[in-house]
Amino acid sequence: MTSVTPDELAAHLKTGLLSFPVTHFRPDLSFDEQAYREHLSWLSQYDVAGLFAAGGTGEGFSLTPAEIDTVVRAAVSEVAGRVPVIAPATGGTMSAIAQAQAAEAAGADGLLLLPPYLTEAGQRGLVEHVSAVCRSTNLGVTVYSRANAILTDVSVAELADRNENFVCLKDGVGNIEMMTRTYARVGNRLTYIGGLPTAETFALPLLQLGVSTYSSAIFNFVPEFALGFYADVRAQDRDAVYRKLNEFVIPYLDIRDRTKGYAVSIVKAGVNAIGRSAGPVRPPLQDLTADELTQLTELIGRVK
Ligand SMILES: O=C([O-])C(=O)C[C@H](O)[C@@H](O)C(=O)[O-]
Repeated sequence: MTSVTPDELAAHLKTGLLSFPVTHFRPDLSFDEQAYREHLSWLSQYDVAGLFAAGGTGEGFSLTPAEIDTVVRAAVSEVAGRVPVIAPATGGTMSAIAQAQAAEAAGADGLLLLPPYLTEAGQRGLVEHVSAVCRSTNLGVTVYSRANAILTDVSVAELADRNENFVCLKDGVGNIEMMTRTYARVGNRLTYIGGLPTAETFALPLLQLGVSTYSSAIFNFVPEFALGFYADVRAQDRDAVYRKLNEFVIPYLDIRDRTKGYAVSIVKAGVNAIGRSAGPVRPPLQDLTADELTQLTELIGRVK
């Protein structure tokens, strides 16, 4: 049971960078808890404001509910209260509610509500989906607005009015008008998290739109670079941010953009490239080719 209130969680998350660890698999694709824990233990020497277990980068969408529970429990135990652990809730409303309740029982400090699978939905349906999950838990809820669950400013405002524990909006869209409308309407009632793939790319402009922190996938394998980048963004040091975009992030995007799903696969490849084996990704994702891995390793070498 968490001792962090939803408001405390929201206030804390905006104080630093957010870690989205990969989930380690063995060659037979089973969860490798020991390697996962070692990775979290290694990353724990770096200062972050929150750890989102089994999120998008953590291939939460490829885990069974039982595996998500195991991953969340491993994270809660390994982190041992040093930073808040946020657990995922995926799928339709009933599945997401079951996962919210499991997350609370596992000792997570918050919930990341990911878009439901497959079906598209109207705003009224999305508002009811999010509200039902919020009602089912005492945890502070971060809603990931992306893909088939993109919330308008009006929906975000209604959700904030109806659900005290809806405290963070994670933006996976990057639409300037939509973010402006949302911040204008809802303001500091919520913490805004940048959640586009390779969130560093958008971090500086989104800061102007009220998005005070972001989820860093590259933190998994270049943690010092990721934290330095975050500090430059917060200091609004344009020159440093653009230098680092040119040095690492943009060439990284060039590899990432070669195949659909690589936004996740390349993160695992990055962990493997630094010699901290995270194993393969699960289908339907595919691993980088040997050639792409060599290029990534060389790129990482430039900033390590
Ligand atoms: O749920 C997830 O893992 C995300 O989508 C967050 C990622 O960390 C994303 O922001 C990124 O790739 O930097």
